[in-house]
Amino acid sequence: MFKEKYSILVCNSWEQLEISVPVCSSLQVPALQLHMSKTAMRASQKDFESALSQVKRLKDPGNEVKLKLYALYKQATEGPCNTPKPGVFDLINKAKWDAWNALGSLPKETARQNYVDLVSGLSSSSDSSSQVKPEADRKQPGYETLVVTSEDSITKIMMNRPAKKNAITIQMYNEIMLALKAASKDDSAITVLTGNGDYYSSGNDLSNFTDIPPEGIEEKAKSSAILLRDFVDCFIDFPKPLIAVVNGPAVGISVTILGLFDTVYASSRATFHTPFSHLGQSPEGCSSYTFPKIMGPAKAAEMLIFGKKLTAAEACAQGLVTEVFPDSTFQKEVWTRLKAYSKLPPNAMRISKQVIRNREKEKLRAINAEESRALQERWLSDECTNAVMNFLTRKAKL
Ligand SMILES: CCCCC/C=C/CC(=O)SCCNC(=O)CCNC(=O)[C@H](O)C(C)(C)COP(=O)(O)OP(=O)(O)OC[C@H]1O[C@@H](n2cnc3c(N)ncnc32)[C@H](O)[C@@H]1OP(=O)(O)O
Repeated sequence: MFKEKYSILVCNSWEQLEISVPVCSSLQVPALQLHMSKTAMRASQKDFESALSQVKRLKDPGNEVKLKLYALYKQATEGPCNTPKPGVFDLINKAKWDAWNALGSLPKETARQNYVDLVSGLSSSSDSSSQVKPEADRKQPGYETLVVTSEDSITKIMMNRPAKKNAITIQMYNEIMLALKAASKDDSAITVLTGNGDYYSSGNDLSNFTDIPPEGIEEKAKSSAILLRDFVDCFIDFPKPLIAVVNGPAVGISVTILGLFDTVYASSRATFHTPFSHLGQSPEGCSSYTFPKIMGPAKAAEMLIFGKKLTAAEACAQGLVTEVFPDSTFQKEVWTRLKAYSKLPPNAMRISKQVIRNREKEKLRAINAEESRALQERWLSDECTNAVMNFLTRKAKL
């Protein structure tokens, strides 16, 4: 709905039409080139009055459309612009004056009809947008391991292998990179990564190591290190606010990359576990740098070297998690919060993120490359091979 002030003013004093975001003095209101058919010329006073009351029931159409409506209303009721031009610092009144003045000598009847047409167009688009489609229909095509949706200015990337605890396969690494690249260019304000089912993610799918190409194990380790580096770089470079909605336990790489997110919300059921030594491996996701920075070297060592599992409350106390919500209200509370944040000016949020993060980017890329090289060697070690075989033959779990 229009803001209260706006809907009242629609009927009464259009002089005071409120525009809720700053309007630049150079705002150009495009010349109105509304279609005028023979029928269009027949808008009666009754049609006009009905459009005036209809406008109050519409969703806020944005400042540009409000200005068009304002200008047409003034032209239809008073004729061509007849008031002195407001001063250059009177931004809102100047934008309104410009919009009205841009209509020149458009006849009152035509302005009235154009107003009716504009409101009718807005009503039909608002009717269709108010029908909420089920998530299955809103889901973006082209992903097999993810469900990607965009609405309310939020792109949600949901890992979708609940039966495998959202373990990340080679295909899922590639799809997450694709989804992040698309989200960086779409018109959403914020991007969310979450998991479907009881886990956020159990980390790298350990069967990724079983698919050895004819070139041999060294080649497998090399291509995996490249994939890992590219995957983590996508998080380092992501330009918009990136939020993790950690719906359940998180393991391995799904934990380490949290240090590259802007905000991490966790369910009280979530745990954070990086059992690298147990697996004969070493830290990735830039955690060798971000974790000591976030929680101090002693606490980071307990996690990254000794594999200490943190509860959500502990991870929050150490600064890895922004806020913990009770599991029973987790989804409701988090999405209400995120919907409110997504309405903030997107460019300001993007620039703020860049100001916070940009100076570290080169360093993070170098750290990522170094961690990936170390892992490339680790994957060829007996310690790692044995640990993976033990899991795959079900001799060991975390
Ligand atoms: C390109 C390469 C990049 C590499 C980057 C490196 C990253 C490092 C890491 O991420 S290290 C972390 C690796 N992850 C693990 O070690 C977790 C292994 N999984 C477990 O220990 C357990 O499955 C569990 C504790 C996560 C959950 O135990 P639970 O008993 O609740 O459930 P199940 O074990 O029965 O799991 C259900 C099915 O899911 C399969 N599965 C779960 N996690 C993984 C995984 N990481 N890799 C492969 N498969 C996984 C599990 O095997 C079950 O499958 P099944 O039903 O077919 O038996």
